[in-house]
Amino acid sequence: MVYDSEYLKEAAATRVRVLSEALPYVQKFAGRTIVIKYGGAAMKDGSLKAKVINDVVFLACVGVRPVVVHGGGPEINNWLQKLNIEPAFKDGLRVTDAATMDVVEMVLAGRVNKELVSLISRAGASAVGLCGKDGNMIQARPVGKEGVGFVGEVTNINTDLIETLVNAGYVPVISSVAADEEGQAYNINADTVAGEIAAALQAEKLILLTDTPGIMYDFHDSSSLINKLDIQKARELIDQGVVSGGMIPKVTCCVRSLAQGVRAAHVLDGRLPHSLLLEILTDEGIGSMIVASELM
Ligand SMILES: Nc1ncnc2c1ncn2[C@@H]1O[C@H](COP(=O)(O)OP(=O)(O)O)[C@@H](O)[C@H]1O
Ligand SMILES: CC(=O)N[C@@H](CCC(=O)OP(=O)(O)O)C(=O)O
Repeated sequence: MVYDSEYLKEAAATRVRVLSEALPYVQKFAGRTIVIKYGGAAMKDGSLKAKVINDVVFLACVGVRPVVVHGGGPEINNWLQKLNIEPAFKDGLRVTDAATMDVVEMVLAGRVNKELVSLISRAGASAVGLCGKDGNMIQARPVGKEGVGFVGEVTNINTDLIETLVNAGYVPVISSVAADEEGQAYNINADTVAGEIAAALQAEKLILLTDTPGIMYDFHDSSSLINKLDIQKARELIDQGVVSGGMIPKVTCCVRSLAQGVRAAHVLDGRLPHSLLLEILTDEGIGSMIVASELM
């Protein structure tokens, strides 16, 4: 009776097409590690957050090994302001004095991390929340820039804990707070941490979810989206100033991770519902993909 309608027939056919299109990708990526960086503006909207979480759980349920690295810059700003501390940035890095470091750690390793863990658990997968200090996972040192305080850079990633958790069926959810050998905490850009973790895990993909359609020639014009580029082109775009501001650490960490063996790095629009599934499990993909030059 229902199938008398041509419209419903077509709708059913589309759904079947999309579902069957996913099969080769599920087969390709099952057992492979995909590092997903989630943060910034893409994390502000509650209903979008639920969709990102659902996608992560979907991937885990079909046998992909997702590792989530998160930021939470806007949430840190909110809490600093509640405490009458004015957020300050230098060259895109948060100026992190001792009081700010305390807030960064409480917000990222506490609130934001545990909220994501709880959402993933409620959506049906088991997640474990960590920061770089857990299991000595991320070793850090000062980033070496004047006037930014306790901003760190990664000196080493120990993947033992991440691999143990993933092998046991957990989704690791990692915040970008780490410590040096003396236990001093450092605030590290979350894109940078995601790139280093993807490289250390030799991940199949690094996916950065953000608040633009991808890398664009003119970031006010979404029709100028660059679908696919190689490492050399990515470096040129930074040198030419086409990639600027917050996109610089993203493209830089993509390039660094690819140079260390990650197979593909993506910049996707986290505001687009289910962008993760669209990228990973459909023929067209979305956003911008950066690959090593020999794979272009
Ligand atoms: N070439 C470019 N293509 C796309 N976005 C760009 C480009 N150059 C600069 N940007 C800027 O980078 C921003 C993304 O960086 P950022 O705001 O730090 O993201 P997030 O908060 O998700 O980490 C975009 O919103 C855009 O304003
Ligand atoms: C050094 C530095 O700037 N650290 C970032 C860490 C969080 C982050 O990167 O969050 P988003 O991904 O949401 O921007 C910060 O304090 O905001």
